[in-house]
Amino acid sequence: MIQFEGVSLGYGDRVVVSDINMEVPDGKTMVILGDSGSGKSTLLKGILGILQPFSGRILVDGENVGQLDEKELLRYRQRIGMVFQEGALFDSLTVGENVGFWLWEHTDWSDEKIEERVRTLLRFVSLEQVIDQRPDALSGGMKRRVAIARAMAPQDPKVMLYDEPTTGLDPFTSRSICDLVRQVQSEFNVMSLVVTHDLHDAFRVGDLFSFIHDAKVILTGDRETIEQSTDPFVRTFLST
Ligand SMILES: Nc1ncnc2c1ncn2[C@@H]1O[C@H](COP(=O)(O)OP(=O)(O)OP(=O)(O)O)[C@@H](O)[C@H]1O
Repeated sequence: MIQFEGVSLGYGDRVVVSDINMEVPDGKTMVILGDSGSGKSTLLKGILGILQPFSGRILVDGENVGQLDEKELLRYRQRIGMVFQEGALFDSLTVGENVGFWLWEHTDWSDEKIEERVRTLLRFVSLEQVIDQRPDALSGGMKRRVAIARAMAPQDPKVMLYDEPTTGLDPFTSRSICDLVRQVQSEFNVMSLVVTHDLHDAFRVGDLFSFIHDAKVILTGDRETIEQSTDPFVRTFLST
């Protein structure tokens, strides 16, 4: 389970989100919705341990992320797959090198073993055939698939974090990426957090939904809870 207990996060002395309380149960996907700049990506940085909470605790499987030292963080992050906005692939590396990058940097695995892992992951995202291509030869949807494969490279993930996985994609491709997010969830029984602006995609991937507004979580619940909410911000969001 991922638990936020009274968490405040921000940069320097600026608080971006405060007193956040929410839980993502095992094997479930939580979608974070809110205005641009409301602090959705900041929550992901808290889970990754990139940002230390000003107050409160973030627990992942009972482990307090804010208390991990450098070495423990490295171990912890191997179980967290992060898919950055736009995929954030290295353009100078091939697809295979992108997916295997972490393994080359952090393990003493042989090239053969790394290639086998890379091929397994690319097969999972249906892209083994582009292993030797460079990212600039790929479509937007293919880049997101590669980014998802790369995020799973260190080991089968326990947690997946997706920052705007479908932004800039056409509806058909967005749908296929949402289906892949679901496939990762069911194959590995991961807990996932998905940040998105797109309500359509949110309902396609999510089991639970959290709305962030004015630095707070104003509503968390399943689809029915969200659709029945009378909160003015949620109503406006649903009607746009
Ligand atoms: N590294 C940083 N240093 C200082 N301020 C930051 C940093 N990253 C983000 N911020 C600020 O924190 C606030 C929240 O940013 P964040 O990226 O979490 O929002 P978001 O809800 O994910 O936005 P978007 O939907 O536009 O991606 C913004 O005002 C942003 O300018």
